[in-house]
Amino acid sequence: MIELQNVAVGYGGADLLAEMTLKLVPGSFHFLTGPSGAGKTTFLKLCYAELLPSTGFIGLFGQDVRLMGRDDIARTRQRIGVVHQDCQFLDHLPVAENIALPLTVAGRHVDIGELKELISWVGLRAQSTALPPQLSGGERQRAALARAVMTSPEVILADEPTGNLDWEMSLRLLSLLVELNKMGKTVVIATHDLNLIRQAKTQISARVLRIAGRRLHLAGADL
Ligand SMILES: Nc1ncnc2c1ncn2[C@@H]1O[C@H](COP(=O)(O)OP(=O)(O)OP(=O)(O)O)[C@@H](O)[C@H]1O
Repeated sequence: MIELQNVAVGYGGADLLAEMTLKLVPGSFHFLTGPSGAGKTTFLKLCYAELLPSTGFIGLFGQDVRLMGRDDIARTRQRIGVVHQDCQFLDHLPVAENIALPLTVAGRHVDIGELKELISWVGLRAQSTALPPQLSGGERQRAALARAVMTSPEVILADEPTGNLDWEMSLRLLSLLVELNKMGKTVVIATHDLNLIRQAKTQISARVLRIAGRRLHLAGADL
């Protein structure tokens, strides 16, 4: 569903990442790790066509990203849910409306029953009418996850979803992502947190990718 062949990318000057080859198959679970500034967010941006490679091939659901027009990219993004590192919300809209936003901006119908179910699933029923600034860090991350899965995407890309959370809240978020994977979704989590990876590996079979020296490596056995 997401395929990279010999991909390189950079921001203007030299390549930040190079020679990256990877196939994300349906239902797989990957962690993406590596030092701060290594390029994890950049890698995820390639996976949802926010950035184009300087060289190499990226296929999203069988389409070459270079040949995709704006509409193709918009359609493809409905199939990929992204939980951004700094999850931004529209602060004047209640949490429930923020979560529904990916559908409303796409002009799609919002099934209120499904929205409520999703809000309960992430444990935010009591906060659904609150405004985003009233949420705690953990609640924001769960709202961001709910928003990312609002379009029923096949792939979830989560960038440091547990970044500022305590261990208990990190585990809660991880269990939601594991649950999504068990439902058949493909999941990629960028994280520094090796304990989180170890914990996940007791529950599911996950591959660990590491960015080091501008390259993507398969880690795992040593974790
Ligand atoms: N839009 C941009 N323009 C120029 N340089 C950028 C841009 N975005 C990121 N960079 C640089 O690219 C490098 C990789 O950034 P990226 O955010 O992908 O790393 P990361 O591994 O996700 O880091 P962290 O773990 O700290 O979030 C950094 O040196 C960053 O400063």
